[in-house]
Amino acid sequence: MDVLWAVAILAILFYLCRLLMLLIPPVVPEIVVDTSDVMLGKGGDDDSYIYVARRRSGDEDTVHCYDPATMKYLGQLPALNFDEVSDHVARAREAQKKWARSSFEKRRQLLRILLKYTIDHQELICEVSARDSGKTLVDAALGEILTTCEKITWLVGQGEQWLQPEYRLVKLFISAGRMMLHKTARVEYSPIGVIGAIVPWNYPFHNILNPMVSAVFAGNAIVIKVSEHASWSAFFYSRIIKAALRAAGAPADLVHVITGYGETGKALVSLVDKLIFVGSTAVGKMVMEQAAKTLTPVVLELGGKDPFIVCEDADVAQIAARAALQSSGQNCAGAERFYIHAQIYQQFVDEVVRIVRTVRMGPPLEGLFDMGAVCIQEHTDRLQALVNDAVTKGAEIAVRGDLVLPDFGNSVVGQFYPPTVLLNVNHSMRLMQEEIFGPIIPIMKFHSDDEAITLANDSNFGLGCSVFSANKERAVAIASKIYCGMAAINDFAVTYMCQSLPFGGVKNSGFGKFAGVEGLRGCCLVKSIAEDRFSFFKTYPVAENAFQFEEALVRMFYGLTVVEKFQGLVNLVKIFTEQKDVKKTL
Ligand SMILES: NC(=O)c1ccc[n+]([C@@H]2O[C@H](COP(=O)([O-])OP(=O)(O)OC[C@H]3O[C@@H](n4cnc5c(N)ncnc54)[C@H](O)[C@@H]3O)[C@@H](O)[C@H]2O)c1
Repeated sequence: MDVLWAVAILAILFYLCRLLMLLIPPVVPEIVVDTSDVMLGKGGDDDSYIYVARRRSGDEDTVHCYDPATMKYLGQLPALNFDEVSDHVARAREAQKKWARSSFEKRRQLLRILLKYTIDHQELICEVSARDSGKTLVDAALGEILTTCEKITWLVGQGEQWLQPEYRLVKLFISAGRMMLHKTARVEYSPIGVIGAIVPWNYPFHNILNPMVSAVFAGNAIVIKVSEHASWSAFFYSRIIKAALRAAGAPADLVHVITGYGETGKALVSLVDKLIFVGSTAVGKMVMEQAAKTLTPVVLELGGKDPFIVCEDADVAQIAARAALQSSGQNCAGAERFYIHAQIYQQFVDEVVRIVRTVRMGPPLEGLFDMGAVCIQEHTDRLQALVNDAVTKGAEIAVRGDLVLPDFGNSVVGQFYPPTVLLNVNHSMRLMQEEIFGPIIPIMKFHSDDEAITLANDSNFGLGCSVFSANKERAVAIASKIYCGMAAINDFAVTYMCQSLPFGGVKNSGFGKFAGVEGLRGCCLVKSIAEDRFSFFKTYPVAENAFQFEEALVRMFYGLTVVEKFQGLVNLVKIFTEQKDVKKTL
């Protein structure tokens, strides 16, 4: 009895100590990152308002960067060729060998350092993102900071748990299957090696940190090819990562951020052990073609055309406007098709039009604006072409927002697109079929839930959807019939803030998952292990009744009726009793 008491007291003390340890916060070192070239007012070579083509003939190995909201030149970075990419991957490969042996605590510490820097330098990170992508500080705060902090916090808190070996259980018992009762079955998650990521420009900070933190937490190295449209900020963000690696005592070559055009990305595909591609459907297909040559596994996170369905018992015009206008509509999971129940259609339209009229648009760092620029200048022509096509086919422009521009002279051309609400739209129009990726709100009426579901599914894309109803069960029922990867009930795109959830789509939106438990495990070599609990079978020499033994086993384990199973058991017992030397049976 005394011994039992002692064990119980020790166990309580042990758990109290663990609890205390949790209450004492870990010491997270502060890092210093050079910001001299990214502070406001500091451009690159040339601080004037000029347009410089990113890729100039005769200058193929340079990426030129400018602020899309002001056309101010920011600087230039190298466009790497195949040999240079190989060199980065080779160095990452060496670093990964050491990192694969690192403890989870060390990996957590690296992430905490990055988190601390992000929290303490939110404004700087957002300003740099705004200058490179044209988005407002609030849009940057939502898409760059909140998402990154949530992801890192989830990994620090729960990442290790999801990378532990997982025993396959049937009602609490480890089960390897009926015939394998003498074995245990488990899945192990170990590092893959070097992960490659090719990312777009729409969230310059988050697009780098997002694949990076999962990859390194799972014990990999990573080489990230950033977009030619967001290279200037990437150069600064990579300095943060380098400083964090140093402070955490991680290998300096564990993370590489590389710059260039499509050729640089193409080189990366064939050199890494797994590739995460985030970008357009068209380029996704090229990446898959390239990956097929080396059988490199790929995750394709591509474009979206998310439906936003509002039933007659919901009032969500504000959320609708945010869903379409966040980052000037340059969101893969932005709402692109609005289906509104006929009973509230007019009221919804009036309210959205009223909100859009209040939206102030202009260069994010030159004043207080609700909406910033469109990142790629030529993209505004495409947006206008989509609107023209719709108008030609009978659509009506309900409102176009105003552009408030300080006097930048003639150099400011076409990098802003006004928020535009379109009515009388239908699915023959390009803007209801192609990804818009801009601040356009096309609104259609529906009369029944079935009609809303049919309209939502009439698309080549399948990333996410939002469904609104005061009756939650009804909203869930509608969402469950939409063929897509994610559904937000009575909200917009919130699945991304639940970082335990996977992110990814179907159809032209791609395949594979990158966030959540599935995304983290996706950064791993997933290995199935079957191991003996005990072993008594001997294979050779084959016993006389080996076949009868197997036959009885099959009948006992797989027989469809109890009688058949019992028959198998009886046969088995007979074999055991008739021949003592069972070990020789197989
Ligand atoms: N599903 C998601 O998670 C997600 C997230 C953000 C953006 N996106 C999508 O990204 C698109 C916008 O971004 P974008 O314009 O930068 O996309 P993009 O496809 O033009 O470019 C993406 C990246 O691919 C690189 N690239 C271009 N050609 C290549 C090739 N042949 N081989 C390898 N890499 C190549 C680019 O340099 C860039 O880094 C939209 O379609 C949007 O929906 C998807």
